[in-house]
Amino acid sequence: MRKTNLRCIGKFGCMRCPSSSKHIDLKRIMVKLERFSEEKALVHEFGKYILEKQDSALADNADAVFNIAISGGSMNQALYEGLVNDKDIFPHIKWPQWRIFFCDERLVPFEDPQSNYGQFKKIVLDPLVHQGDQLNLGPTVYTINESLIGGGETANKKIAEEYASLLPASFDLILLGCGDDGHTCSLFPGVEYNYLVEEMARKVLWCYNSPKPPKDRITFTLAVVADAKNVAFLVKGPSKKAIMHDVLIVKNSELPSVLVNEIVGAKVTWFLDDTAGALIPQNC
Ligand SMILES: O=C1O[C@H](COP(=O)(O)O)[C@@H](O)[C@H](O)[C@H]1O
Repeated sequence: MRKTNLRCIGKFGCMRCPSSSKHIDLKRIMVKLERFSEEKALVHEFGKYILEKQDSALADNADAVFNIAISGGSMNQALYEGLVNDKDIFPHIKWPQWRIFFCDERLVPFEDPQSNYGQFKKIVLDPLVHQGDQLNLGPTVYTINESLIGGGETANKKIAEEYASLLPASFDLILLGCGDDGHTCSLFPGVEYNYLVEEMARKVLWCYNSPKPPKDRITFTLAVVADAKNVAFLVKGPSKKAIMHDVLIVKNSELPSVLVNEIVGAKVTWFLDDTAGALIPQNC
């Protein structure tokens, strides 16, 4: 069963943004909440949502491109189920017009199971090639410069700068996850990670002290997320129920996922399964 609601995350004031030139007035902002009791319905509706955003970006123009940024972790399987393995959705995806970027990446070689690109390739891109017993042309996928991995501080900063230089002016869609601690992209909560959430000038940063392995990553900053035309979170599983309560009910502004709601507001949709949303009242 599916249930759609607009959740008011209304706060008044301005986001704390000491290094920012952008001050965002926070009026009463609504985010959209989509809840599902069945996994199949969740991934199907998630796929449909992505398809809608593709169609409005491409507008039947064969020369247009769909700029999308994806997250790692549980996102890959949902993308496979919702886009590649869904017989209603798959034929409508115009893969060659997709330009795919990563919201964050772990600074490990692509064959390392921790690599977000490596997992996306294995779970989504490789099966896509022969899906439906035919040869499918794939999307253009923008990865970090793997040859710089292991080069230390200077190389890690260069990976972030190079990746930032590849990004489009704005994304048609950014797909986010939310960790048990409220992190999104590789923007982590806590004072020692303030350098990540407070950055609004640069688009991509080296995250050098990730509390979740591996320690070295790159991440989009909130500046990139703020400029996106649409943002969707996908969150599943009972391990997420406490953090979903903190994000959507308590609205703890120390959490990077809450900052996304505050900055992006009405363009944000949350897709939750019932276990992740177990502490969110049904009438929300
Ligand atoms: O480390 C990461 O975690 C988040 C959340 O992952 P999930 O498996 O709990 O959905 C993910 O969005 C991010 O891309 C990844 O690097």
